[in-house]
Amino acid sequence: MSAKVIDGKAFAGKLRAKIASHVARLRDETGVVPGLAVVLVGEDAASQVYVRNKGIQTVAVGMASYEHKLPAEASESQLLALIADLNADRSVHGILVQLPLPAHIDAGAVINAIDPRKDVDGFHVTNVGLLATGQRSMVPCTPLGCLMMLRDHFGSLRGRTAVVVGRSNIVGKPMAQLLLRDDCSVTIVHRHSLGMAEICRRADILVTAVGQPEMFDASYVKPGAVVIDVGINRIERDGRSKLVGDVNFADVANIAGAITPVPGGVGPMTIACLLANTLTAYCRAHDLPEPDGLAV
Ligand SMILES: NC(=O)C1=CN([C@@H]2O[C@H](COP(=O)(O)OP(=O)(O)OC[C@H]3O[C@@H](n4cnc5c(N)ncnc54)[C@H](OP(=O)(O)O)[C@@H]3O)[C@@H](O)[C@H]2O)C=CC1
Ligand SMILES: Nc1nc(=O)c2c([nH]1)NC[C@@H]1CN(c3ccc(C(=O)N[C@@H](CCC(=O)O)C(=O)O)cc3)C=[N+]21
Repeated sequence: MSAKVIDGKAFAGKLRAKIASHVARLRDETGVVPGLAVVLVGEDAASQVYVRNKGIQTVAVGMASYEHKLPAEASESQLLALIADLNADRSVHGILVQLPLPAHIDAGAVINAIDPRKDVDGFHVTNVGLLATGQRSMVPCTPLGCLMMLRDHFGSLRGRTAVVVGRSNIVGKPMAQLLLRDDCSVTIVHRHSLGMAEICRRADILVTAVGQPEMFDASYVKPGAVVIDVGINRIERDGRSKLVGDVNFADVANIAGAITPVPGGVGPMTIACLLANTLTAYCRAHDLPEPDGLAV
């Protein structure tokens, strides 16, 4: 193996420590702590684990965590009423509605009911538009975390060729917007792309966000490229349940210049960036200067 392993877990730990010190200072200055509300509808096991982790990490940086759990049968109007309450609540600076939502609820309608200033996921159409037009916005956590690791690795991203695999609203599209904003030449590929391996092999920066276990082997990777593996896939191997990314790590690590592991790469950065966004939303709500290095 020759690639540098980008330690997202350690990076996230440093980011959380920085956030915690700002939260402590701001609490002393203003008497108010940032508050993050997480809404979970239904009993999805993976979602419950994520929500619990978010709550623990929120409290660990000194913020207030508010968890709202609704039954799977909850109606859309019940959820919209809860969002309206959270929008009006001055102790809540960030609101996250855990996705996916049950099929009978229109996720788009729920997301767009969140006050865009409290939309710490950056999924509201207003934030999507602000990002696309280069204005100040809330930026989706996963792409934000990927960008922080890339900037840390490269310094400047200017002029580099980036390929993003996947075009979802939560990862692929905002990732491409951020790379474009940092002056990369950006290509997005997806299920219908022809000659995908060849396109990927042109990338200095390859971001994989498809949800296909270990799909990307060395044949997709230019020697020395930086590979950011967003995929989180639970598989059975040797009779055991295991998390793997979209990238075949052992194979790609022989050819890439640097690579993020799964677990321990993008995932921990996503949660740290959720806290960063909550602190950003708090500073904006209280008209306080935003600490460096939290937003982009
Ligand atoms: N680490 C983290 O913090 C996070 C990780 N994730 C993980 O990232 C992955 C992607 O998530 P998300 O974007 O929400 O997923 P979606 O299912 O919404 O999107 C997947 C995208 O990948 C494309 N795709 C799927 N299969 C292929 C293929 N064989 N070849 C080319 N393109 C393909 C799809 O193309 P098309 O549009 O044509 O259907 C789609 O654009 C998942 O594994 C998810 O668990 C997600 C969020 C946060
Ligand atoms: N509104 C909303 N916002 C999200 O940001 C959101 C969401 N819904 N729904 C689900 C996806 C997925 N997601 C992850 C966050 C952290 C890890 C993470 O910390 N992963 C650890 C491993 C965790 C484990 O061991 O299970 C790691 O990669 O090291 C993974 C995935 C956020 N998402």
